Amino acid sequence: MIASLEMAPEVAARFDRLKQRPVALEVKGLTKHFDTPKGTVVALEDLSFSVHKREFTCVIGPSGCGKSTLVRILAGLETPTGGEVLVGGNPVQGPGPDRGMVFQSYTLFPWLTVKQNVMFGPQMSGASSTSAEGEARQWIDLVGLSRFENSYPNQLSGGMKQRVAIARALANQPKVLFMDEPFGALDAQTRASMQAHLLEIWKSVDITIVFITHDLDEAVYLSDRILVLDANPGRFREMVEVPVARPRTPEQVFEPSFKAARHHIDHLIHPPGKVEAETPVLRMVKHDPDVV
Ligand SMILES: Nc1ncnc2c1ncn2[C@@H]1O[C@H](COP(=O)(O)OP(=O)(O)OP(=O)(O)O)[C@@H](O)[C@H]1O
Repeated sequence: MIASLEMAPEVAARFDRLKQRPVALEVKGLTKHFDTPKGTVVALEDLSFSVHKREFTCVIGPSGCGKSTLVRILAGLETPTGGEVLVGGNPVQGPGPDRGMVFQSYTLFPWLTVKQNVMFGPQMSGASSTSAEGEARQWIDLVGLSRFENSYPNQLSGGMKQRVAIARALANQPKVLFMDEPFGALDAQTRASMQAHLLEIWKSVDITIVFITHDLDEAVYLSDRILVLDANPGRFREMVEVPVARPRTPEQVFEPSFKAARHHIDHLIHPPGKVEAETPVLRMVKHDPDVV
């Protein structure tokens, strides 16, 4: 089901154009079971959706809805029990250069400089070191780290490391970039600046992005559409078209369209009346009237 939130005519027109673009990623009837000593866990059940070329899609859902399992299957790191994934019309049968990955934990090679980290992919694909270096420089420049190309990862902040991870993933020129909670370990300020920076990168590069997040505001701020999953088993709940105009700015969080999208998704993930878990009442200290 596709949710239709109220949207301005120019936003609706943008969605019409977006849907006419070719499909970059198609997920068809994806199912994943894990056999455990306690029985079979259905991590994903009959999940289908598609993402258009240069679309920015976020995936969100309650804990355990299968986000990580999904991204591992999309990356070709896990085999589905049923269904298939097509990238640019070709079935995914393992990891491949058509898909880039950025994870929450920094996956840079600590013994290589920024430039060498970014050159690594092109060199593995057969580029000479001169052309890999030239290419790496362009990507490093794009993520704003030219001054740090000879630095090592341990000399960089968390946000800078994630910029290098993005440059490294893009240097392989993938069709689709999968980002699994890439800003989850960053402080709020760095996170906000990385979100804005990612949108700038997305504007300048021909790339389709699928971004996994727990954060509602992040999902609404970044996405064209948001795939909402249910948990236990993980399955399709709704594809939400974000009614917020582009280009996005941090001030849009106060706009009615932003609030409506956020509210809608929050209700899908946390239905009213559903108690998640009882908070245990601990009485470990004596009552103090000044501590309330
Ligand atoms: N290797 C595994 N073996 C057994 N069960 C697994 C395995 N990997 C995931 N699961 C189960 O599959 C379900 C989905 O897990 P997954 O980690 O994909 O969810 P998630 O949405 O990423 O969760 P979270 O938001 O908490 O990180 C969960 O019930 C989990 O316990």
